[in-house]
Amino acid sequence: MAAHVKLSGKWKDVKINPNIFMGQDFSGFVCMQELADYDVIQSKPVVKKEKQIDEKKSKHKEKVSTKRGLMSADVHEDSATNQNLDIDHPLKKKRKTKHPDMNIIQPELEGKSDSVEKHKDLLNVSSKIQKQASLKKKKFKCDKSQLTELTDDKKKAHDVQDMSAWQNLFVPAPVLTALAEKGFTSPTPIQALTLAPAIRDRMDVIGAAETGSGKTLAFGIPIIHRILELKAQAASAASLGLSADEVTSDQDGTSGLSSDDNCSDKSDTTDSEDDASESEGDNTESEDDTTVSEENSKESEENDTECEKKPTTDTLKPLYALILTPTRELALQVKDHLMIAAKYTGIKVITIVGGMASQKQTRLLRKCPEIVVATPGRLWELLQEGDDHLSKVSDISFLVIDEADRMVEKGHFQEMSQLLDIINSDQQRKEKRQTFVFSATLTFVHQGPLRLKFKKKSIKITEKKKLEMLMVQIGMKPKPKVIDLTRSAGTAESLTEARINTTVDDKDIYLYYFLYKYPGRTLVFANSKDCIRRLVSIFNLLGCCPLPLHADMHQRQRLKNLDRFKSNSHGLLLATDVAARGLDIPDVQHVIHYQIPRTTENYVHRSGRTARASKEGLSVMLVGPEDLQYYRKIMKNLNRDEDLPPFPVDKDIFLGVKLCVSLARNIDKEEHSLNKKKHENLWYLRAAEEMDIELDDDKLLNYLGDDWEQSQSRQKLENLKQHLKSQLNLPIQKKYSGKYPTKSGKLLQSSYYRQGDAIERLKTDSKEKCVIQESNKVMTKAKLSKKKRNHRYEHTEK
Ligand SMILES: Nc1ncnc2c1ncn2[C@@H]1O[C@H](COP(=O)(O)OP(=O)(O)OP(=O)(O)O)[C@@H](O)[C@H]1O
Repeated sequence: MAAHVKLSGKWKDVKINPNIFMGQDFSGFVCMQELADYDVIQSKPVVKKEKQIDEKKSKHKEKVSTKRGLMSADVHEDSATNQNLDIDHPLKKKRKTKHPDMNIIQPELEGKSDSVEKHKDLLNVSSKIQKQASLKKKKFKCDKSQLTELTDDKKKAHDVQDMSAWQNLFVPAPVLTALAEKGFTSPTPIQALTLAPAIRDRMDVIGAAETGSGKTLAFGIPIIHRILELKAQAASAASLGLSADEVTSDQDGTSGLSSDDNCSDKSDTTDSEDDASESEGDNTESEDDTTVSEENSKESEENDTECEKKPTTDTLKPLYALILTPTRELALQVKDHLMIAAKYTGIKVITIVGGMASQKQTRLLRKCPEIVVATPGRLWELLQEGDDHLSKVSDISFLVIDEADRMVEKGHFQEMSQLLDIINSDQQRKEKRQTFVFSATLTFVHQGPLRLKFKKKSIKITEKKKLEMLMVQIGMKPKPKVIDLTRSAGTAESLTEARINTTVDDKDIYLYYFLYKYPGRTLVFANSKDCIRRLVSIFNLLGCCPLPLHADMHQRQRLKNLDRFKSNSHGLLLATDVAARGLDIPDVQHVIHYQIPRTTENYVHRSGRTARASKEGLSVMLVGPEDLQYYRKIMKNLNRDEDLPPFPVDKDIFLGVKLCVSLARNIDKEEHSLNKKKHENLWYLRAAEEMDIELDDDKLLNYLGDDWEQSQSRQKLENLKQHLKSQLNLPIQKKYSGKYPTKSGKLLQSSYYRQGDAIERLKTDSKEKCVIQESNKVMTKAKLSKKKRNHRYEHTEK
């Protein structure tokens, strides 16, 4: 507290609306208190106080801008001399792409003389934006000096980061600040190769790189860069006295925008944009049910008030970018990633996805966000309803199709081709637009089913043909930049893969064994919702607290489960392929394919939920007899000459957990059949009631027994549960000791059962196997030479 203020009252907590912090750099800020009663011993003029703060700030800004100035000077120099990234990039030298003929459709990069000017503009914009942000901060009635200190500290921390690896990639200064804050000190390979052609040369980009390699920012940063540029141009045109219409049509060709901005609510509807085989139910969710939707509701609250104010100029604001993703969760995640990068730019990003109240989304759209991330179903719906902001989709400056191979799959998204028709309807705008198409399996070409191979008219799809088809479908410009960093193995480099051969019946036991022995955040994939439901029930009984995720669940619950999974380092998520693509859940250690995916692409994407951002991860396939053909197909399509290594299983523990699993399965079976019978009876009773028919108990569809029989079966179920509980409480040695003798006949040391690292265990096992193989070889060699010697000896004796 300042020395000239004498305290005569008490500090009181100040209630603040958390929305005021949105988009502001206040992390580290703990609480706000006010002191209403105090005596001033020696008053200082307020102007002087503010002057001091301003001086402090300007000194800091000088420091920051000198540093940034140096960096951007480097950028200019390099862009002027036009270092051709495609040829000279060290990453390219180190890493040979799988497709050397890719250059056929890659034009040479040309330096652009105006790049220096553009970047000067950008720096101006960034400093303007920072000024605006600091002005905004002043609006809050709080201890300004305290806040300045906090933000200054943070900025100092950013300046300490060495961000030189981003040089020459044209990353705008405010984005660089946000990246530094996030600790992203260098670009990932796909980012390093995409940014220059996308930003400097404004090329369309087709990008393929392994899962978890940072593709989101590879398209996100160029979009943010260009939006800042367009906004700067608009601002300078406005300062020259041009009208808003002239400005927008000058810069982006946006025109004919309706200013009808009424606040009428639109009804919520169902959608089915996710995995094609899964139809989804919609829900009417409350605003603050999950952390993710909480964020949405915060946005919408803010927008409610905004909406009442109805800023008419907002409706004239262009929609700059549209990003389409196959799932709702992915759309929300892409929005989050972009918001992190755009933190200091003032650019707004919103999501338009199914399963969430469309009224809120309509309200958010009224704020005219620069970027919309959407799933096709809901986007189409709101477009059909005539949303003003969305009606600008044919004027967008950027179109991104994330997970593009999935998005344009035949018959997958009905709305996709209609959407593309509208987006591409204006030929002039289409030519000006920049399009990004990304996926980990974009350039992935493999043989179709054998029966198609021998069909007369079957066309052999090459990688080039696949991309050309994609370009036509999406409406890309003729010569896009194609960046393919995928390995021929398909999966991420840091991924360890293994298999467990099993019978269908034993899959549950192997899964429980794995979860028991290797706790850690684990994502289990199955092919159907029914399978997920059964597994959830069994693993709940086994005390594993599984979280389901499939397309039949309410969106609210889906997001809740995802959040819970993210926050539990030992979490277990049981999911269908709705979670296979794009989800960036931090530190998933294991992916288990309880059922083998039907396509190789799905295997790559499912496995890609672990081993992200160069971290290690393990993928294990449980291969039953019915899975064998799919397993072989995946191995063939991924050019694997050898089978995946078998995951080592300690038979003793396996036997120890077997009893628990079979008890849980029995309980589940009993409960399931009882519930099914009850459900059928209820349905029958209701139908009878509707027809005014009275039914006796013995006339129901399923006879559940008399009262005594029913209490007996309840008791039986209860006993089974008690038995399972006592088994689960036993240490693993005791579970099998006596009943299941070990191979050696000895009771093994407890350390043997220590829960541990699955990848380490697999590696040790393969090393041990190598050593055994080597020693076997040596022994056979020794035996052979001994035999030879004996033979020679016998020969000479003769
Ligand atoms: N330059 C960077 N430095 C460090 N981490 C980064 C960088 N860029 C992105 N990341 C992080 O890498 C992770 C993966 O990024 P992202 O989700 O964009 O991958 P992706 O390639 O789109 O994966 P998928 O193919 O599965 O969709 C994210 O957690 C992201 O925050």
